[in-house]
Amino acid sequence: MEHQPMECSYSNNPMSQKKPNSLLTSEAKNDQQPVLAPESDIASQFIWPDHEKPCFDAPELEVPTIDMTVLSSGDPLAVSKAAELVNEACKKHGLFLVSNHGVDSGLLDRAHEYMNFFFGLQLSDKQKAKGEIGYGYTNSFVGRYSSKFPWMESLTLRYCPDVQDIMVEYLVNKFGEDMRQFGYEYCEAMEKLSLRIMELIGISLGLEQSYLRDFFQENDSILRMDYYPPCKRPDLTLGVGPHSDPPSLTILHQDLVGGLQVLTDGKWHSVTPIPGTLIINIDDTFMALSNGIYKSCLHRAVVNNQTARKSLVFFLNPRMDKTVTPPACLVTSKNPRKYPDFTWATLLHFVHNHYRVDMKTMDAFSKWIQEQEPNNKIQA
Ligand SMILES: C=C1C[C@]23C[C@H]1CC[C@H]2[C@]1(C)CCC[C@@](C)(C(=O)O)[C@H]1[C@@H]3C(=O)O
Ligand SMILES: O=C(O)CCC(=O)C(=O)O
Ligand SMILES: [Fe+2]
Repeated sequence: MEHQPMECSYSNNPMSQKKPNSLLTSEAKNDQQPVLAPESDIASQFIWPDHEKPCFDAPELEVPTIDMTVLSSGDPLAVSKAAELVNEACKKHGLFLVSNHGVDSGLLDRAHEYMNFFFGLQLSDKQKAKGEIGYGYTNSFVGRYSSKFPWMESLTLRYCPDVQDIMVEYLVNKFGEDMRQFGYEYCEAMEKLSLRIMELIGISLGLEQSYLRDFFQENDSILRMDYYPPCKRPDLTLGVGPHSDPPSLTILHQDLVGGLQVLTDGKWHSVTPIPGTLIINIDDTFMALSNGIYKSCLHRAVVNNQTARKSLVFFLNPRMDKTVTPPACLVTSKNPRKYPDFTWATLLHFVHNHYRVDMKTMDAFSKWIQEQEPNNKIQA
Protein backbone atom coordinates (compact mmCIF):
# COMPACT_ATOMS: atom_id res chain seq x y z
CA MET A 1 0.00 0.00 0.00
CA GLU A 2 1.56 3.24 -1.13
CA HIS A 3 1.67 5.79 1.62
CA GLN A 4 -0.98 8.47 1.14
CA PRO A 5 0.69 11.91 1.18
CA MET A 6 0.35 13.17 4.71
CA GLU A 7 -2.77 15.31 4.66
CA CYS A 8 -1.67 18.57 6.25
CA SER A 9 -5.05 19.04 7.75
CA TYR A 10 -3.68 22.18 9.21
CA SER A 11 -5.47 22.27 12.50
CA ASN A 12 -3.38 19.45 13.95
CA ASN A 13 -0.34 18.98 11.84
CA PRO A 14 2.83 20.86 12.85
CA MET A 15 4.37 20.33 9.45
CA SER A 16 1.40 21.77 7.63
CA GLN A 17 2.34 24.38 5.11
CA LYS A 18 -1.08 25.98 4.89
CA LYS A 19 -2.11 29.22 6.53
CA PRO A 20 -2.11 28.72 10.27
CA ASN A 21 -5.10 29.22 12.42
CA SER A 22 -3.85 27.48 15.54
CA LEU A 23 -0.75 25.29 15.73
CA LEU A 24 -0.55 22.99 18.67
CA THR A 25 -0.08 25.96 20.95
CA SER A 26 -1.00 23.76 23.91
CA GLU A 27 1.94 21.47 23.10
CA ALA A 28 4.60 23.98 22.10
CA LYS A 29 7.16 23.94 24.87
CA ASN A 30 7.30 27.69 25.16
CA ASP A 31 3.56 27.94 24.56
CA GLN A 32 4.29 30.37 21.75
CA GLN A 33 2.23 29.71 18.67
CA PRO A 34 4.79 28.78 15.99
CA VAL A 35 4.62 31.80 13.74
CA LEU A 36 4.35 31.24 10.02
CA ALA A 37 7.23 33.06 8.34
CA PRO A 38 5.30 34.33 5.30
CA GLU A 39 8.28 34.44 2.97
CA SER A 40 8.96 30.82 3.66
CA ASP A 41 5.45 29.40 4.02
CA ILE A 42 6.57 27.11 6.84
CA ALA A 43 6.37 27.81 10.56
CA SER A 44 9.41 29.72 11.83
CA GLN A 45 10.29 26.97 14.34
CA PHE A 46 11.20 24.72 11.39
CA ILE A 47 13.66 27.25 9.98
CA TRP A 48 17.23 26.47 11.05
CA PRO A 49 19.93 29.11 11.65
CA ASP A 50 21.98 30.07 8.58
CA HIS A 51 25.10 28.24 9.77
CA GLU A 52 23.11 24.98 10.03
CA LYS A 53 20.98 25.27 6.91
CA PRO A 54 21.32 22.37 4.47
CA CYS A 55 23.58 22.26 1.45
CA PHE A 56 22.63 20.27 -1.63
CA ASP A 57 26.00 20.15 -3.40
CA ALA A 58 27.58 17.83 -0.85
CA PRO A 59 30.28 15.59 -2.35
CA GLU A 60 29.86 11.83 -1.96
CA LEU A 61 31.40 10.33 1.17
CA GLU A 62 34.17 7.84 0.40
CA VAL A 63 33.21 4.83 2.44
CA PRO A 64 34.13 1.12 2.40
CA THR A 65 31.54 -1.61 1.90
CA ILE A 66 32.33 -4.66 4.04
CA ASP A 67 31.10 -8.04 2.77
CA MET A 68 29.92 -9.65 6.00
CA THR A 69 30.54 -13.17 4.68
CA VAL A 70 34.24 -12.43 5.27
CA LEU A 71 33.81 -13.47 8.91
CA SER A 72 32.94 -17.01 7.89
CA SER A 73 35.35 -17.12 4.92
CA GLY A 74 38.14 -18.83 6.84
CA ASP A 75 40.48 -16.45 5.00
CA PRO A 76 42.54 -14.56 7.59
CA LEU A 77 43.92 -12.20 4.97
CA ALA A 78 40.41 -11.19 3.88
CA VAL A 79 39.38 -10.69 7.52
CA SER A 80 42.47 -8.61 8.17
CA LYS A 81 41.80 -6.45 5.09
CA ALA A 82 38.17 -5.90 6.15
CA ALA A 83 39.26 -5.02 9.69
CA GLU A 84 41.76 -2.53 8.28
CA LEU A 85 39.03 -0.82 6.22
CA VAL A 86 36.78 -0.69 9.30
CA ASN A 87 39.61 0.75 11.40
CA GLU A 88 40.37 3.49 8.86
CA ALA A 89 36.70 4.49 8.40
CA CYS A 90 35.90 4.43 12.13
CA LYS A 91 38.93 6.54 13.00
CA LYS A 92 38.01 9.09 10.33
CA HIS A 93 34.20 9.55 10.37
CA GLY A 94 32.64 6.51 12.05
CA LEU A 95 30.64 5.12 9.12
CA PHE A 96 30.91 2.09 6.84
CA LEU A 97 28.52 -0.02 4.77
CA VAL A 98 27.89 -3.75 4.99
CA SER A 99 26.75 -6.03 2.18
CA ASN A 100 25.73 -9.70 2.29
CA HIS A 101 24.49 -8.85 5.78
CA GLY A 102 22.01 -11.71 5.95
CA VAL A 103 18.95 -9.56 6.69
CA ASP A 104 16.17 -10.85 4.47
CA SER A 105 15.16 -8.26 1.86
CA GLY A 106 11.51 -9.30 2.35
CA LEU A 107 11.80 -8.26 6.00
CA LEU A 108 13.15 -4.87 4.96
CA ASP A 109 10.30 -4.47 2.44
CA ARG A 110 7.72 -5.38 5.09
CA ALA A 111 9.31 -2.83 7.41
CA HIS A 112 8.75 -0.09 4.88
CA GLU A 113 5.20 -1.27 4.27
CA TYR A 114 4.48 -1.02 7.99
CA MET A 115 5.98 2.45 8.00
CA ASN A 116 3.68 3.46 5.15
CA PHE A 117 0.72 2.08 7.08
CA PHE A 118 1.60 3.80 10.29
CA PHE A 119 2.66 7.21 8.99
CA GLY A 120 -0.37 7.23 6.70
CA LEU A 121 -2.69 7.20 9.72
CA GLN A 122 -4.51 10.32 10.84
CA LEU A 123 -2.42 12.36 13.28
CA SER A 124 -4.96 11.69 16.06
CA ASP A 125 -4.38 7.94 15.56
CA LYS A 126 -0.59 8.27 15.51
CA GLN A 127 -0.62 10.31 18.69
CA LYS A 128 -2.21 7.36 20.49
CA ALA A 129 1.10 5.48 20.00
CA LYS A 130 2.42 7.19 23.10
CA GLY A 131 5.23 5.77 25.19
CA GLU A 132 7.48 7.13 27.90
CA ILE A 133 9.79 9.96 26.86
CA GLY A 134 11.97 8.98 23.95
CA TYR A 135 9.61 6.19 22.86
CA GLY A 136 6.45 6.20 20.82
CA TYR A 137 5.27 8.56 18.15
CA THR A 138 6.90 11.98 17.83
CA ASN A 139 6.52 14.70 15.25
CA SER A 140 8.87 17.61 15.11
CA PHE A 141 9.36 17.42 18.86
CA VAL A 142 6.63 19.96 19.42
CA GLY A 143 6.37 20.07 23.19
CA ARG A 144 9.97 18.99 23.68
CA TYR A 145 11.91 21.68 21.87
CA SER A 146 11.10 25.32 21.23
CA SER A 147 13.13 25.94 18.06
CA LYS A 148 14.98 24.14 15.26
CA PHE A 149 12.16 21.64 14.84
CA PRO A 150 13.21 18.68 12.65
CA TRP A 151 11.01 18.10 9.60
CA MET A 152 10.15 14.53 10.51
CA GLU A 153 7.84 12.17 12.29
CA SER A 154 9.19 9.14 14.09
CA LEU A 155 8.08 6.03 15.91
CA THR A 156 10.53 4.66 18.48
CA LEU A 157 10.16 1.19 20.01
CA ARG A 158 12.21 -0.45 22.75
CA TYR A 159 13.68 -3.87 22.02
CA CYS A 160 14.57 -5.61 25.25
CA PRO A 161 13.55 -9.24 25.74
CA ASP A 162 12.15 -8.84 29.24
CA VAL A 163 10.47 -5.48 28.72
CA GLN A 164 6.99 -5.40 27.23
CA ASP A 165 6.74 -2.27 25.13
CA ILE A 166 3.22 -0.99 25.74
CA MET A 167 3.25 0.70 22.38
CA VAL A 168 3.60 -2.59 20.62
CA GLU A 169 0.20 -3.49 22.07
CA TYR A 170 -1.27 -0.39 20.45
CA LEU A 171 0.37 -1.21 17.13
CA VAL A 172 -0.76 -4.85 17.33
CA ASN A 173 -4.31 -3.64 17.96
CA LYS A 174 -3.98 -1.40 14.95
CA PHE A 175 -2.23 -3.69 12.52
CA GLY A 176 -2.83 -7.16 13.88
CA GLU A 177 -0.69 -9.78 15.59
CA ASP A 178 1.70 -10.10 12.64
CA MET A 179 2.98 -6.60 13.51
CA ARG A 180 4.37 -8.03 16.75
CA GLN A 181 5.90 -10.93 14.86
CA PHE A 182 7.45 -8.55 12.33
CA GLY A 183 8.86 -6.31 15.07
CA TYR A 184 10.60 -9.19 16.79
CA GLU A 185 11.83 -10.71 13.52
CA TYR A 186 13.30 -7.39 12.42
CA CYS A 187 14.97 -6.61 15.73
CA GLU A 188 16.31 -10.16 16.12
CA ALA A 189 17.84 -9.93 12.63
CA MET A 190 19.38 -6.55 13.46
CA GLU A 191 20.65 -7.76 16.84
CA LYS A 192 22.26 -10.81 15.20
CA LEU A 193 23.94 -8.62 12.57
CA SER A 194 25.10 -6.05 15.14
CA LEU A 195 26.81 -8.75 17.22
CA ARG A 196 28.62 -10.05 14.11
CA ILE A 197 29.67 -6.47 13.32
CA MET A 198 30.96 -6.16 16.88
CA GLU A 199 33.20 -9.17 16.22
CA LEU A 200 34.71 -7.42 13.19
CA ILE A 201 35.08 -4.12 15.05
CA GLY A 202 36.74 -6.01 17.91
CA ILE A 203 39.28 -7.48 15.52
CA SER A 204 39.86 -4.02 13.99
CA LEU A 205 40.71 -2.66 17.46
CA GLY A 206 43.07 -5.54 18.21
CA LEU A 207 40.70 -7.10 20.77
CA GLU A 208 39.67 -10.70 21.14
CA GLN A 209 37.02 -11.36 18.48
CA SER A 210 34.46 -12.21 21.16
CA TYR A 211 35.18 -9.31 23.52
CA LEU A 212 32.67 -6.78 22.15
CA ARG A 213 30.18 -9.46 21.17
CA ASP A 214 30.11 -10.59 24.80
CA PHE A 215 29.82 -6.97 25.99
CA PHE A 216 26.64 -6.45 23.93
CA GLN A 217 25.24 -9.98 24.14
CA GLU A 218 22.66 -8.74 26.61
CA ASN A 219 21.30 -5.54 25.11
CA ASP A 220 18.49 -3.03 25.54
CA SER A 221 18.14 -1.70 22.03
CA ILE A 222 15.91 0.64 20.07
CA LEU A 223 14.04 0.38 16.76
CA ARG A 224 13.24 3.76 15.26
CA MET A 225 11.24 4.53 12.15
CA ASP A 226 11.90 7.96 10.66
CA TYR A 227 9.48 9.51 8.18
CA TYR A 228 10.34 12.77 6.42
CA PRO A 229 7.39 14.31 4.53
CA PRO A 230 8.19 16.40 1.46
CA CYS A 231 8.75 20.06 2.35
CA LYS A 232 8.10 23.15 0.22
CA ARG A 233 11.28 24.79 1.50
CA PRO A 234 13.95 22.08 1.90
CA ASP A 235 16.55 24.88 1.82
CA LEU A 236 15.38 26.21 5.19
CA THR A 237 14.82 23.15 7.34
CA LEU A 238 16.42 19.80 8.27
CA GLY A 239 14.89 16.32 8.56
CA VAL A 240 17.11 15.74 11.56
CA GLY A 241 19.69 18.19 12.78
CA PRO A 242 23.47 17.75 13.09
CA HIS A 243 24.20 15.13 15.76
CA SER A 244 25.88 11.93 16.70
CA ASP A 245 23.74 9.11 18.04
CA PRO A 246 24.09 8.50 21.82
CA PRO A 247 23.78 4.65 21.63
CA SER A 248 26.66 2.30 20.73
CA LEU A 249 26.03 1.20 17.15
CA THR A 250 23.51 2.31 14.53
CA ILE A 251 22.29 0.07 11.70
CA LEU A 252 20.43 2.27 9.26
CA HIS A 253 18.28 1.13 6.35
CA GLN A 254 17.36 4.12 4.22
CA ASP A 255 15.02 4.02 1.21
CA LEU A 256 16.29 5.09 -2.20
CA VAL A 257 15.37 8.77 -1.82
CA GLY A 258 18.63 9.90 -0.23
CA GLY A 259 19.22 12.66 2.32
CA LEU A 260 21.75 11.37 4.84
CA GLN A 261 24.83 13.57 5.17
CA VAL A 262 28.00 13.03 7.21
CA LEU A 263 30.42 15.72 8.47
CA THR A 264 34.08 14.95 7.89
CA ASP A 265 37.10 17.13 7.07
CA GLY A 266 34.92 20.09 8.02
CA LYS A 267 32.46 19.50 5.14
CA TRP A 268 29.09 17.76 4.78
CA HIS A 269 29.18 14.69 2.51
CA SER A 270 26.26 12.73 1.02
CA VAL A 271 25.75 9.01 1.61
CA THR A 272 23.85 7.87 -1.47
CA PRO A 273 21.63 4.82 -0.87
CA ILE A 274 23.07 1.59 -2.30
CA PRO A 275 20.51 -1.24 -2.61
CA GLY A 276 21.54 -4.36 -0.67
CA THR A 277 23.71 -2.46 1.80
CA LEU A 278 23.10 -1.21 5.33
CA ILE A 279 24.78 1.81 6.90
CA ILE A 280 26.74 1.22 10.11
CA ASN A 281 27.55 4.15 12.40
CA ILE A 282 29.86 4.24 15.40
CA ASP A 283 27.87 6.06 18.12
CA ASP A 284 28.73 8.04 21.26
CA THR A 285 28.71 5.20 23.78
CA PHE A 286 30.99 3.10 21.58
CA MET A 287 33.32 6.07 21.05
CA ALA A 288 33.79 6.11 24.84
CA LEU A 289 34.14 2.31 24.97
CA SER A 290 36.95 2.60 22.38
CA ASN A 291 38.54 5.34 24.51
CA GLY A 292 38.01 7.83 21.70
CA ILE A 293 39.92 5.80 19.12
CA TYR A 294 36.79 5.45 16.98
CA LYS A 295 34.78 8.58 16.16
CA SER A 296 31.04 8.84 16.75
CA CYS A 297 29.58 9.60 13.33
CA LEU A 298 28.47 13.24 12.92
CA HIS A 299 25.46 13.25 10.63
CA ARG A 300 22.16 14.92 9.69
CA ALA A 301 19.33 14.36 7.19
CA VAL A 302 18.16 16.85 4.57
CA VAL A 303 14.66 16.78 3.05
CA ASN A 304 13.27 17.50 -0.43
CA ASN A 305 10.19 19.05 -2.01
CA GLN A 306 9.22 16.06 -4.15
CA THR A 307 8.85 12.88 -2.18
CA ALA A 308 8.72 11.52 1.35
CA ARG A 309 11.81 9.73 2.68
CA LYS A 310 11.88 6.85 5.17
CA SER A 311 14.69 5.36 7.19
CA LEU A 312 14.66 2.50 9.65
CA VAL A 313 17.22 2.68 12.42
CA PHE A 314 18.32 -0.01 14.89
CA PHE A 315 20.32 1.33 17.83
CA LEU A 316 22.37 -1.23 19.77
CA ASN A 317 22.84 -0.48 23.47
CA PRO A 318 24.38 -2.50 26.29
CA ARG A 319 22.22 -3.54 29.23
CA MET A 320 21.05 -0.42 31.08
CA ASP A 321 23.20 -1.07 34.14
CA LYS A 322 26.42 -2.24 32.42
CA THR A 323 29.41 0.00 33.11
CA VAL A 324 30.89 1.45 29.93
CA THR A 325 34.65 1.50 30.42
CA PRO A 326 37.29 0.90 27.74
CA PRO A 327 39.35 -2.32 27.81
CA ALA A 328 42.72 -1.69 29.48
CA CYS A 329 44.65 -2.31 26.26
CA LEU A 330 43.02 0.80 24.73
CA VAL A 331 44.21 3.08 27.56
CA THR A 332 47.88 4.01 27.20
CA SER A 333 50.19 6.86 28.14
CA LYS A 334 49.80 8.12 24.57
CA ASN A 335 46.04 7.63 24.69
CA PRO A 336 44.88 8.25 28.29
CA ARG A 337 41.22 7.92 29.36
CA LYS A 338 38.97 10.25 27.37
CA TYR A 339 35.61 9.74 29.16
CA PRO A 340 34.50 8.76 32.68
CA ASP A 341 32.81 5.43 33.37
CA PHE A 342 29.05 5.57 32.88
CA THR A 343 26.02 3.41 32.13
CA TRP A 344 23.69 3.63 29.15
CA ALA A 345 20.86 4.29 31.60
CA THR A 346 22.63 7.48 32.77
CA LEU A 347 23.37 8.73 29.26
CA LEU A 348 19.77 8.03 28.20
CA HIS A 349 18.52 9.96 31.23
CA PHE A 350 20.84 12.84 30.31
CA VAL A 351 19.61 13.17 26.71
CA HIS A 352 15.98 12.76 27.72
CA ASN A 353 16.00 15.21 30.59
CA HIS A 354 19.00 17.53 30.45
CA TYR A 355 20.38 17.92 26.96
CA ARG A 356 19.22 18.08 23.35
CA VAL A 357 21.29 15.64 21.33
CA ASP A 358 23.73 17.43 19.02
CA MET A 359 27.36 17.06 17.84
CA LYS A 360 28.83 17.64 21.31
CA THR A 361 26.62 15.42 23.46
CA MET A 362 29.46 13.34 24.88
CA ASP A 363 31.51 16.40 25.91
CA ALA A 364 28.48 17.86 27.67
CA PHE A 365 27.64 14.49 29.24
CA SER A 366 31.22 13.96 30.42
CA LYS A 367 31.18 17.34 32.18
CA TRP A 368 27.71 16.77 33.64
CA ILE A 369 28.37 13.28 35.02
CA GLN A 370 31.59 14.39 36.73
CA GLU A 371 29.63 17.20 38.37
CA GLN A 372 26.97 14.69 39.45
CA GLU A 373 29.49 12.08 40.59
CA PRO A 374 32.57 13.93 41.96
CA ASN A 375 34.38 10.62 42.54
CA ASN A 376 33.85 9.59 38.93
CA LYS A 377 36.79 11.53 37.58
CA ILE A 378 38.44 10.45 34.35
CA GLN A 379 41.05 7.99 35.62
CA ALA A 380 44.42 8.03 33.87
C1 LIG B 1 18.92 7.71 22.78
C2 LIG B 1 18.24 8.27 21.80
C3 LIG B 1 18.01 9.71 21.67
C4 LIG B 1 17.45 9.79 20.23
C5 LIG B 1 16.71 8.49 20.09
C6 LIG B 1 17.69 7.51 20.65
C7 LIG B 1 18.82 7.30 19.62
C8 LIG B 1 19.03 8.46 18.67
C9 LIG B 1 18.62 9.83 19.25
C10 LIG B 1 18.18 10.86 18.21
C11 LIG B 1 17.25 10.20 17.19
C12 LIG B 1 19.34 11.49 17.46
C13 LIG B 1 18.83 12.70 16.65
C14 LIG B 1 18.15 13.73 17.57
C15 LIG B 1 16.98 13.14 18.38
C16 LIG B 1 16.47 14.17 19.32
C17 LIG B 1 15.81 12.87 17.47
O1 LIG B 1 15.78 13.35 16.35
O2 LIG B 1 14.91 12.14 17.89
C18 LIG B 1 17.50 11.91 19.12
C19 LIG B 1 16.57 11.04 19.96
C20 LIG B 1 16.07 11.71 21.24
O3 LIG B 1 16.82 12.51 21.85
O4 LIG B 1 14.92 11.40 21.61
O1 LIG C 1 17.22 9.26 8.38
C1 LIG C 1 18.47 9.25 8.41
O2 LIG C 1 19.17 8.97 7.42
C2 LIG C 1 19.18 9.57 9.72
C3 LIG C 1 18.29 9.38 10.93
C4 LIG C 1 19.07 9.62 12.19
O3 LIG C 1 20.16 10.17 12.19
C5 LIG C 1 18.54 9.17 13.48
O4 LIG C 1 17.36 8.74 13.54
O5 LIG C 1 19.36 9.23 14.46
FE1 LIG D 1 21.23 9.78 13.97
